[in-house]
Amino acid sequence: MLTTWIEGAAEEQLDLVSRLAGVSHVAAFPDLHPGKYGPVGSAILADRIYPQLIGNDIGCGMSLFALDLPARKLRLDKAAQKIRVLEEPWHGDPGACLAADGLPTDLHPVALGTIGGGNHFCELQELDSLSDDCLLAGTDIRKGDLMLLVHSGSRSLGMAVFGTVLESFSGLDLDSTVGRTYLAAHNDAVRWASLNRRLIAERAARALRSDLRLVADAPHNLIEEHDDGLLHRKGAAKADMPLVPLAGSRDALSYLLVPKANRPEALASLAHGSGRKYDRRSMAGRAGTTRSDRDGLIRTSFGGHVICEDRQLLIEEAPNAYKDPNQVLDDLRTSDLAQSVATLKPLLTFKKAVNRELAAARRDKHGGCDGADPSSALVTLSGNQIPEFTNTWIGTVQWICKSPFRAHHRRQNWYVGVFSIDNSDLPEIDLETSALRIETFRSGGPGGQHQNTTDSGVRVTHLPTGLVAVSTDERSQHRNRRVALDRLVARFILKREESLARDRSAQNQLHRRPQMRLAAKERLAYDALLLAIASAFSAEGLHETTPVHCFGSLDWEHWQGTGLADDVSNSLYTTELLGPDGHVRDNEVRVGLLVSEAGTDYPPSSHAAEETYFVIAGKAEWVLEGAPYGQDGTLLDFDATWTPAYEEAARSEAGSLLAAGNSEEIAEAWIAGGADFGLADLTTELDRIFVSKMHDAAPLPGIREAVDALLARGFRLGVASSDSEAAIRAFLEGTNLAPKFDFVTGYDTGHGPKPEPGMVHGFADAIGVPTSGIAVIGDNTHDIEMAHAAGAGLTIGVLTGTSARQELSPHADVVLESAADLIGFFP
Ligand SMILES: Nc1nc2c(ncn2[C@@H]2O[C@H](COP(=O)(O)O)[C@@H](O)[C@H]2O)c(=O)[nH]1
Ligand SMILES: [Mn+2]
Repeated sequence: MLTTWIEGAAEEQLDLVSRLAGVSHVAAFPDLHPGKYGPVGSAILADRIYPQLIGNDIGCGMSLFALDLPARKLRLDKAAQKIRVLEEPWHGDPGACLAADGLPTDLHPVALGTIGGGNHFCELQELDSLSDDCLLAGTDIRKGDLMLLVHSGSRSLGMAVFGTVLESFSGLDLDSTVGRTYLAAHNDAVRWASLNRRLIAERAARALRSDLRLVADAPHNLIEEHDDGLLHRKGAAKADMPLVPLAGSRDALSYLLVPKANRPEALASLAHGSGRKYDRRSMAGRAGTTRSDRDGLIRTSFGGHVICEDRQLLIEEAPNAYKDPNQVLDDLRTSDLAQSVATLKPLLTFKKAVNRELAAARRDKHGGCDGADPSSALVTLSGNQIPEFTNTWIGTVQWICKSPFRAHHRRQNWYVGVFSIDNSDLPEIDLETSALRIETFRSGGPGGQHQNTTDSGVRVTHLPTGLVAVSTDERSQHRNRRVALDRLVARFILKREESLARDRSAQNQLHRRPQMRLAAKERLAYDALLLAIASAFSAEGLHETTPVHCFGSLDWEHWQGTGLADDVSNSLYTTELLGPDGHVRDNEVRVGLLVSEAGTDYPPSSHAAEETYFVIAGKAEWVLEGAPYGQDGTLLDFDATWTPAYEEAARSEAGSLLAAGNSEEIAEAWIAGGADFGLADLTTELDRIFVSKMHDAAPLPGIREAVDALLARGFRLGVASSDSEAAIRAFLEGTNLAPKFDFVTGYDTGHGPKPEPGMVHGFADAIGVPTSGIAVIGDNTHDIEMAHAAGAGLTIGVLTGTSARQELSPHADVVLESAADLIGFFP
């Protein structure tokens, strides 16, 4: 007996379908709901083809992939930006992908790799629980793994195929030309849709810098030829496979099911989702009716994010449009159709591509790229003097250029990590064993005369890891096999080296080409000076200026195009602070910084004083009317000028890294900005400085009283901070507050960084309460996001840090002036 509510109109549709000519059997699942031509959530066996029962989204399905990135390492806010790569068209090689999947190389390449609209989505999920490890043996998935669930179909290809048989309401004979033609095109669309889901997942995984493995691929809109007839599945998952995903909604758990094969009347099918409770049109008054409700459409109760610029779609696809997936699952279980082996928690749901220009503008703003640029490349060198050559490149190379991938980006400095791999140190891969699946497919070699005439393309899959390499470069299958195997080895090496490189980054030396030998302190000083100049010009009203905070991101470039010899221009670095091309816009003057390497000789030149130079750091020799004289950097008193400028910069939006970042993140940013340190050294040094300052730090007024009052009311207290644990303890001990706190966690304690939920979970575990019993008090959105991600019961923003009320109030339940006001808040 089903407990899930089924709409009467769906039952009527089911009844009508069961009475169609040639229909011998129908099965319906608890996600059943009315569709355009027939009920969604049903499987129908007939002796002829009914294209309407499938509709235009032929091959739509759910594919689940495991990422090799644990959830605890995920920065949700960063991932949310990265996954927006799916807003863009895919720039891969459709011909090679289609050919590798045995499809014609020109089969609808245009929409490949994209999700489409409706309720199609790509969702980043966390494997929340696993109920039966034995049933998952071989999948190598574990609790805490990140997964991608992709729901998409054959896009406009399916529409075109359906368009050819739109009027065939009485069914098509399988032996007729039109029937055979439709079924062949339909089968291609089903394979195309499955490939498309894989490409979408690969794009998302690549943006997140992870590899991925397919766990389950279950189409739910398709026709299959079976011995006893043509099996039509409409919104019913193909279940004659080991694992089938059951989608919930963006604000509910999804499940991974193991189908049971003992109910033949289920027609080897299963529910594929929770099914609609309300149709799209009737959602208008049911979601997004108030402002806070609308804001809530892009957040989930799991602390997840929804990325979808289409407000209408957000409402039509609101979680309350769907039935309760848990109830659907219960019905499947009690009907002995399937068993759930894993629950999947939604973290990030990406829906529907948006306006391309908007997407491009946002991508440039966030410095993102479209995913088409290679993240790594393996170059094989042969010949003499290889060590001499490689030694000049190994390290971090600064590349000064306009990026071809970020056409609108002002930045001219890009960094590439270069390391060498010794050929004699290849990973152990046994290329001769059954660990490899080698498939051939039709493909022409270069030149194209032999296009599609021989099975010359080769696809090699390394079964234990799922790594794949393809070659269609050569005309001969034999040579393509060699190339594909070489590429497979290269993929192994890259995978291994990428993870080694992460470990190595601690010791990484920074080489740059050309080298910019500015100490970190000076570089920061220049950036702070920019802010000072910007505010001075604005305050004086000298010019119409538009200050832009750009802490740590000045674009330094060589002074080129001025007729200077290369060696001179290569030892000069300039950045325009104020001017037509500056960070602060002004059309009348240019103010910039010029740094010259020690010993640079600038050729004699003279002109009227439309340019004036002041030496602000270091020492310069000038020639005035033939007589040399020295000038020190005495124009500005370094400490008096820059220390207040640093302070102001640190308090401004530009200083949010200092306020919310941990020592490692600050060190990373400074190294990227030119600090000549190893990551580990700079992090240790910053920790040392911060701890030393903490001994003398004083609590805010009223904090001691608030702490005592909260303790008296039975609260237990903890500190979760992006400082190091040692710095927090130094502060608590220095202020005699230490005995009052049951728990202390810093960025280095092992609970992960903010806004990940680990710190709140750690506190909840330490004091033995659920996270819903925890109130998080924080001074920036990272704190509040962490609280949401952990499912904390209450979030309280305070204004004593770097964030203003308008930044905190959209996220926090309450905003107080200071934590001292907690006394009044918890009377
Ligand atoms: N995990 C998510 N599941 C979702 C989301 N939106 C819808 N759904 C589920 O997917 C199926 C798809 O149904 P179909 O008939 O269009 O194939 C639906 O029944 C819902 O249960 C989401 O954002 N995340
Ligand atoms: Mn679907």
